[in-house]
Amino acid sequence: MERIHVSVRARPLSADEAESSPWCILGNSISIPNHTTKFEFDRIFGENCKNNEVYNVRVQDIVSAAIHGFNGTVFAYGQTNSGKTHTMRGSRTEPGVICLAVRDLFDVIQQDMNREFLLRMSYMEIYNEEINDLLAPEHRKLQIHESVERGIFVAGLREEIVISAEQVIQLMEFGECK
Ligand SMILES: Nc1ncnc2c1ncn2[C@@H]1O[C@H](COP(=O)(O)OP(=O)(O)OP(=O)(O)O)[C@@H](O)[C@H]1O
Repeated sequence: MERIHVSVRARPLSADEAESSPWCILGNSISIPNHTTKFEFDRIFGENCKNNEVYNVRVQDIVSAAIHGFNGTVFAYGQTNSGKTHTMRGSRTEPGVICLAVRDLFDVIQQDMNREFLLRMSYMEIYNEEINDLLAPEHRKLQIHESVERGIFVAGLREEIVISAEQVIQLMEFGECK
């Protein structure tokens, strides 16, 4: 199985965008009609798809693997206004993949009677090439280091021990208010 998957998520277009966009989605490829330009992806989620579907199809396996000891990363990349926050953070009416992942994570580990888990959470931003700790607003301009024991890490980043999905979501809200 490939280690890196690249998915595209199309969001609903405004009337202006729909008029000017030349792109056409067919299956898992995007192309310009009557043109040779064509890009293929592992998966394309159409504009009617919900965060739940993105989570179930693309993210759940990564969370599940993490519980079994594999490192995993999910990140959203795209131009401004393309739907990164909608997908990752979501809203009260439609939680994003981070909330869905956190809930799933706690559900799964609570059912596992044979192991103990210790979960720690960090939350940081990279803004104007500076790393700021969103859980400890006084920790600004942090540095990236590398060591044999820890691999690549951000020195001085706060790590909170977390015991419930609600606690993680509250900490995220705290970080976003700063
Ligand atoms: N799949 C979707 N379905 C419905 N509305 C969406 C979808 N994706 C994004 N939107 C809406 O489009 C707008 C832009 O989305 P969003 O704020 O998530 O973009 P962004 O990539 O995070 O932008 P920025 O980089 O500027 O922060 C928002 O109003 C959002 O609610």
